Amino acid sequence: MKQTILIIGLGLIGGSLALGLKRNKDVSIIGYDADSHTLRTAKRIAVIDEMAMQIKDATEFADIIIFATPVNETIRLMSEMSNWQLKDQVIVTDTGSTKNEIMNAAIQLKEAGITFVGGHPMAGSHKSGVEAARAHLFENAYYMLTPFEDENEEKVKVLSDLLQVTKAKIVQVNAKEHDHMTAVVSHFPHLIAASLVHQLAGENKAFPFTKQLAAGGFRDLTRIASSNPIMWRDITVQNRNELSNQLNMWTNEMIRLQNLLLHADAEDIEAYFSTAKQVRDELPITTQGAMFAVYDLYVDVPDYSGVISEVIGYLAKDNINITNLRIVETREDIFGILVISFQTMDDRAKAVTCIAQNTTFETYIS
Ligand SMILES: NC(=O)C1=CN([C@@H]2O[C@H](COP(=O)(O)OP(=O)(O)OC[C@H]3O[C@@H](n4cnc5c(N)ncnc54)[C@H](O)[C@@H]3O)[C@@H](O)[C@H]2O)C=CC1
Ligand SMILES: O=C(O)C(=O)Cc1ccc(O)cc1
Repeated sequence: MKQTILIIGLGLIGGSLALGLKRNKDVSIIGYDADSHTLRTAKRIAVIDEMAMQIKDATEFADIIIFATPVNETIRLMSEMSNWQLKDQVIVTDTGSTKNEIMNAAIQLKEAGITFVGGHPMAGSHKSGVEAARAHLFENAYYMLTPFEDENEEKVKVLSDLLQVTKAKIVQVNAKEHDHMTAVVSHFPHLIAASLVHQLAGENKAFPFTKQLAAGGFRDLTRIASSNPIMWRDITVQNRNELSNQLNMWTNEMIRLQNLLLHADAEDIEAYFSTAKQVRDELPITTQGAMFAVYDLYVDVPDYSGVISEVIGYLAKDNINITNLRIVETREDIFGILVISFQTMDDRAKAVTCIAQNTTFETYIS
């Protein structure tokens, strides 16, 4: 039987889920977004099957409702659900980056007999908006579900079965533990990225040339600082306590580093970097999900006209798809570094071979 899914919030994640879920021909997607331009775009580019002009127009038809809105907005909308007309068997879920406060808000829904299973796909990007949505965004990425401990397993299974088509790895975790772990690997790094950019902005006032020097390393470390500030405002507010704990640990680590810097000998400093390198090198291979910037290839191109189309031409001839292209200027007197993004690691490896066969340009992966 055809399932009707209502997705509320049609940005990067809501749009990508819509596209991913549509691989299953037995689902029909109704979309709603508070921004009417986004809503119309989602329909025009066939991210959704139908538009709801208001949420209340669609809730009575939905077997599954997915909130893909910034997390504070999700909580606000959840508090309005008692006024919505819902199917008896409806399953409600979300995609928010935080889970504890959302599951606390879901207690009210549970008391009203509405099934809510928290969700969080660990894939995304610094990009936002429906135009950035991709059907394959969640492939091989962890997709965490945070059902209440006593939740009806059948309902959780219905939701996991539905999500299987996205090819995500679905796992169940406790909401509080979720917020602790994501603080470590996602939310706190975001604060560090933003703070590094602030530090550069400050330094740049006295030394305006500094910004020009911000090359690969700085860009890699701070890419996520380009994400949607509203989304990160909400995440930070909801995960304040875990973030504050992470900040205390970071401050202690910085004090340890300062001691090392001022008092340690060169060998101990090397050991500090060696240990970090070992742990970093042993991280599991990045999943395809968070891939927009992962499969970047840097090409050191000389300064002559037509060089970019030349490189792209070689790739096209070998049928290697590219998803993005940009120039990073590292020095004023050279043309710069061409950064080409690929959808898969395999495409990038093929591009390395292709460029080596056709040019003398150096390529490297950050
Ligand atoms: N961007 C990422 O990489 C990831 C984000 N998430 C979570 O997914 C959720 C959505 O994030 P994105 O899609 O990246 O954000 P986005 O900014 O691309 O999209 C959010 C959409 O929600 C809409 N919206 C805001 N308030 C609304 C309301 N009251 N009713 C209907 N629509 C409303 C906005 O107009 C926008 O189109 C957030 O909770 C975020 O924490 C989860 C995993 C990854
Ligand atoms: O851009 C990146 O690398 C990300 O890490 C994206 C991301 C942002 C928020 C999440 O809750 C999960 C993933």
